[in-house]
Amino acid sequence: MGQPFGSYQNEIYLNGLGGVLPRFPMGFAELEERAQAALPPSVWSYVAGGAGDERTQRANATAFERWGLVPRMFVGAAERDLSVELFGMRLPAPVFMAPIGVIGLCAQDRHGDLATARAAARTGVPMVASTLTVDPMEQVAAEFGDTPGLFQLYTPTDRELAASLVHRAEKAGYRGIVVTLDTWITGWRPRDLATANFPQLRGHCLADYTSDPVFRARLARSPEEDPQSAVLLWTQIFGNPLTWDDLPWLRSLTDLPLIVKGICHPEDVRRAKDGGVDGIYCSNHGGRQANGGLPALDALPGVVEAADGLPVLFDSGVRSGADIVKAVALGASAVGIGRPYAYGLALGGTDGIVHVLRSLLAEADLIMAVDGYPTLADLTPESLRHLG
Ligand SMILES: Cc1cc2nc3c(=O)[nH]c(=O)nc-3n(C[C@H](O)[C@H](O)[C@H](O)COP(=O)(O)O)c2cc1C
Ligand SMILES: O=C(O)C(=O)c1ccccc1
Repeated sequence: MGQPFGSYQNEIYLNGLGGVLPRFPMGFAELEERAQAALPPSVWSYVAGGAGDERTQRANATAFERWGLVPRMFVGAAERDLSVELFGMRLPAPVFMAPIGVIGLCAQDRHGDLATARAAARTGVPMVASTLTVDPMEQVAAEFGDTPGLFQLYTPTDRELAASLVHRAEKAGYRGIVVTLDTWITGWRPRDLATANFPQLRGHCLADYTSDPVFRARLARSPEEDPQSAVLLWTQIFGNPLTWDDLPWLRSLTDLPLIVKGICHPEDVRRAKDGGVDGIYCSNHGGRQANGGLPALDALPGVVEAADGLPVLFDSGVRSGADIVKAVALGASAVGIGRPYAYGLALGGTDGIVHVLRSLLAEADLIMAVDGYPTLADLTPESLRHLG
């Protein structure tokens, strides 16, 4: 049996009875409110904001409200097993931390990537490390402990640089490469535009580039001597509008599991599968990229069906343990937490993230207990009713 995640509830009650009330919020609304107060306004609007009037971002979360889990009784679900085998990794639960670029800046000491990696080490919940970090990927991976991690690639236009990033990730011990397809150009984000802070923020998160031998070789003077030229080069090579013709090349870069992020259409699933990917990552980037889109959850069943047994990762709008359970019931092999862990980081560094993850897992575990679904295999679309 897996870990009894629900026991976090007892721990909190016991501490509370001893007079030690929890330092961190117990639900998402308060977490969000307190993170806003804790973060510098420019970082807050970058993390919390999304594309357009943020309708798609909100719809991602409300889509979960339209599904209800049907309880089953006399199941005796006293012991639950949430563990899952994924890309050769044994995970304690079908949950991971989604890649969050610039997350370093959510920590007071700016080393939020390292704090996140330490939370992965403490919880067993894997981190998908973004290409856009304050600390280079090797230093992030060194904090993972026994927990496996994945590397998220923003594919630069410079193919040699792309290969170098992937090979560094292999050497550093990452267990898979997640290629993000939906952000070769950034979406229309009114909050970032209104403050014009975005170019400055991302300028602090280029450690994977400035530490890269191929990137450095492209510069006349080192990034330490001439940081502005490094940022300029980065803006020139960051975004690659990939096409299906590039998939064989991406596939050829690594023998590690290759997972494509941002896939919402069943036909894209089939083509990616034909192109030899190992996993599909259904996501609309938390509504940060294109407004007016389908809530990611509504795309999930079609993606799962087309994936036809290939693992499907999912994120966008997950705010509670109930949301995790519902996404798994709709076929997600593992569920990505995004903004909630960034807010935990803002409030309490590694401890804050550990709290957020343990709370989400405890709620998911307790729902499976109360509703009589003791294992992940028990959760199927038949466990849910759509509320119209
Ligand atoms: C501040 C921020 C930065 C992000 N940076 C990246 C990134 O570098 N790479 C990536 O693939 N996705 C990135 N994402 C998208 C997340 O991986 C994930 O898809 C999204 O956060 C899920 O939505 P949610 O946070 O509303 O649950 C970012 C999201 C946020 C909030
Ligand atoms: O903000 C984001 O979601 C993101 O992925 C990104 C992309 C380019 C630069 C900085 C962040």
